[in-house]
Amino acid sequence: MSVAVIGAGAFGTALAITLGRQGPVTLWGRDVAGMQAERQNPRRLPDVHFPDDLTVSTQLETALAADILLMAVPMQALAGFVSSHDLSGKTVVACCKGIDLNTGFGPAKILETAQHAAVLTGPSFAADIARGLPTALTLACSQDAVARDLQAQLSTPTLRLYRSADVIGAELGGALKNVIAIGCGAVMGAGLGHSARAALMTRGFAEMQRVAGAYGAQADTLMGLSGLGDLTLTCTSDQSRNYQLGLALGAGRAFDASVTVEGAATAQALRRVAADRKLDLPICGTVADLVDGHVDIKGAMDLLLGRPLKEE
Ligand SMILES: NC(=O)C1=CN([C@@H]2O[C@H](COP(=O)(O)OP(=O)(O)OC[C@H]3O[C@@H](n4cnc5c(N)ncnc54)[C@H](O)[C@@H]3O)[C@@H](O)[C@H]2O)C=CC1
Ligand SMILES: O=C(CO)COP(=O)(O)O
Repeated sequence: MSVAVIGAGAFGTALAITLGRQGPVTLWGRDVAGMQAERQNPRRLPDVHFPDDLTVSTQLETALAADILLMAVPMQALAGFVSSHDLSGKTVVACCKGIDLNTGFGPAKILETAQHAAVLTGPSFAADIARGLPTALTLACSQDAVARDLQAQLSTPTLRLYRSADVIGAELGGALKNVIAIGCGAVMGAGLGHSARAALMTRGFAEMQRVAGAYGAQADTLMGLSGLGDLTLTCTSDQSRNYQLGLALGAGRAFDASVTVEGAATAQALRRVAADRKLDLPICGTVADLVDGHVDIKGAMDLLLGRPLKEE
């Protein structure tokens, strides 16, 4: 089965590199002439050379002819891409994390025009995957045979995939942990301490479970790689761009708006989720306000700490 990665940013490139170390893979991106010439992605993953089996293509039709497509464009670009390309007959794996702001849908729902849709999510930084450091991710697909095929095709000696049938649980874990990571970065950026971060992570995890439960996800999924695993990584590492945005907000510093920070739009999308599903999501809501500039870190903490006392 042929594999193509759509989107040549950090994550798409890293996936193509690890897959290309064990067999042919095509990497398609909008602006990849430099990558074709240099056989590396100098902007996102400098100094990691492409394996010989990795073909960088500017021909989208060629890439879309592959049997398996890994969609590694940012979440807010996914629906636009899908609406303008025919994915029927394809097995498509969403590699992006988030909730679409316009529709409130996660990646699997957006990919429902494909023959088979799956989600690849969990704790991994692109740089780690590209360098061949050990990583473990969740491959979620509702059809068991498809999940087994994808697990076998996409696992590599350093990238270990675990199967799950709980697509909604897996994708919500990946979407929501980014929002909590912005909050944790803000706490650390403002110098509020490790204890405050642990509290925010834990209470943020409770909100993740609340949202996932409302969508019918299995509780166990949130305890796995795609939930707790990715939450832990993203809330504690300054390699994370979501955490970095939080650090900047907490410290009152400017942040480069061109950086992909999925949690910012997802925090906004969660406002609608909270209203529609009548969910109490104080941390996610406060992160949305912080990102929007409606509150500063002091106002955000006052809001959270001033809430009525309750049972855990
Ligand atoms: N970077 C990482 O360590 C990881 C990223 N992810 C996820 O992967 C997704 C992509 O993130 P990154 O690759 O890191 O971002 P990135 O900012 O490095 O790259 C995004 C790429 O998508 C391209 N792109 C944007 N809109 C497009 C469109 N409409 N059509 C085609 N290409 C388009 C951009 O040109 C860019 O090359 C995100 O949802 C992120 O959460 C998941 C795990 C790890
Ligand atoms: O999803 C990631 C780690 O699993 C990457 O995190 P950032 O998008 O915050 O960099």
